[in-house]
Amino acid sequence: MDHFNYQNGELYAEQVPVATIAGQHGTPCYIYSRATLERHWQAFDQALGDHPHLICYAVKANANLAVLNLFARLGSGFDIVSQGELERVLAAGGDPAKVVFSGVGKRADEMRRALEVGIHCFNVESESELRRLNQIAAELNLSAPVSLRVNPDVDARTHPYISTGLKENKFGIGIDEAQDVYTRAADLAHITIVGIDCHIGSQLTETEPFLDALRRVLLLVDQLEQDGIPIEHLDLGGGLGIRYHEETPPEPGDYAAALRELLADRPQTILLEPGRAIAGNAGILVTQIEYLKPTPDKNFAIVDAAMNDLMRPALYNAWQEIIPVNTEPHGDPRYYDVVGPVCETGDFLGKDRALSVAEGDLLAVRSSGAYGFSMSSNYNTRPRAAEIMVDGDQIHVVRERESLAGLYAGEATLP
Ligand SMILES: Cc1ncc(COP(=O)(O)O)c(C=O)c1O
Ligand SMILES: N[C@@H](CCCC[NH3+])C(=O)O
Repeated sequence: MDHFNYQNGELYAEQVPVATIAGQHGTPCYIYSRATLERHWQAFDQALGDHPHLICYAVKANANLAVLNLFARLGSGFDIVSQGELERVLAAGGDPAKVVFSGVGKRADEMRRALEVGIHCFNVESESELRRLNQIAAELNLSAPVSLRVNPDVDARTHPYISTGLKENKFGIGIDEAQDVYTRAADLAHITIVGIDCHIGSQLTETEPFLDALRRVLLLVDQLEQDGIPIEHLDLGGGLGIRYHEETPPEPGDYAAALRELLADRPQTILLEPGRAIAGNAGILVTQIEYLKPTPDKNFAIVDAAMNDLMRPALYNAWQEIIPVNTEPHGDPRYYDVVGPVCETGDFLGKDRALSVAEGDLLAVRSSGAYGFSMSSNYNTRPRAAEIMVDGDQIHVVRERESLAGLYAGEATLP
């Protein structure tokens, strides 16, 4: 469920016609719904009910300050993977004490900053990282709160590029080695073990892989308890999928109920790191058709958004629904490849889409609120699109379209 719906054949974002926003702010642009974002965050929060928990929204999915600020106001935690994301959380009014820091390649300066602001936990992904963190915490005369991210070797049954919990993936510490690494971590003077962490992949559409991973994690928690290493929190990562096409992922409530059944009456606080399931269906990408190009083999609808704006189709061959902003038929219905102006054959937003459209029409790519703008680039020296947040009948520009001059600011020619 989202807040992008048709009224009398016109697509609306909450109470505002999408065409009005495109007219005022140009295309391509991202449009987010405040009500959808908040409702999805609350669905996770309520799903865990009275079990002690913290929802740590995965900043990478959509890192716009206005989005982060909405969640900060709801009391959210945040999952970050870089100092850049940490600075965004702080700038948006997020509480550093509710931040978990994931990622396989944390730099020394990133660790230092995170220690200084007092984050909740480092999700440590290797023994080298653990030793570096201990060293930096020693220099600051602090103790670093740590979870080890364990790799449970579970098949998430998702796209191979976004599967993270198989032993051949770069993520985490193999679950069979984790007990020994925890024992060595417990001996480090500037490390405080607080939890255990596991994230097996993204866009999961079944509950079973999450449960498989959790069963393995709970066995380890019991072993650690016996070794005298108590675990205060279980971070079960993110990864719950959304419906892009015909997928039928579990609702947050059903997913959380299944987790809670396995957890029974364990006392640990539960952390979740959802990204896509909160932001994905809270956003659309709006684009205008520049040209229709029929050829003997294919019909192309050439639009003003491209793979630099929305990378998922090019990167994962991902399918996202493309709908007209105005449903009144324009032109003969035909099958179109919806493509952008970038000089790559992989630059498409959708293939073989039945559309009845004319040049100048607006299209919306649904489910673009997560991994849309956040993965966009300036390839082909294209400015990144504006981001707009709709709140009821209000339109807020939460990031302006980049200026062309800004695209080469900071570059220099040789003297
Ligand atoms: C460590 C970690 N946490 C959370 C997420 C968020 O995942 P999703 O957007 O699938 O919920 C990711 C991305 O897959 C991740 O790598
Ligand atoms: N960027 C990916 C998901 C990556 C998840 C981050 N670990 C996507 O669009 O589906």
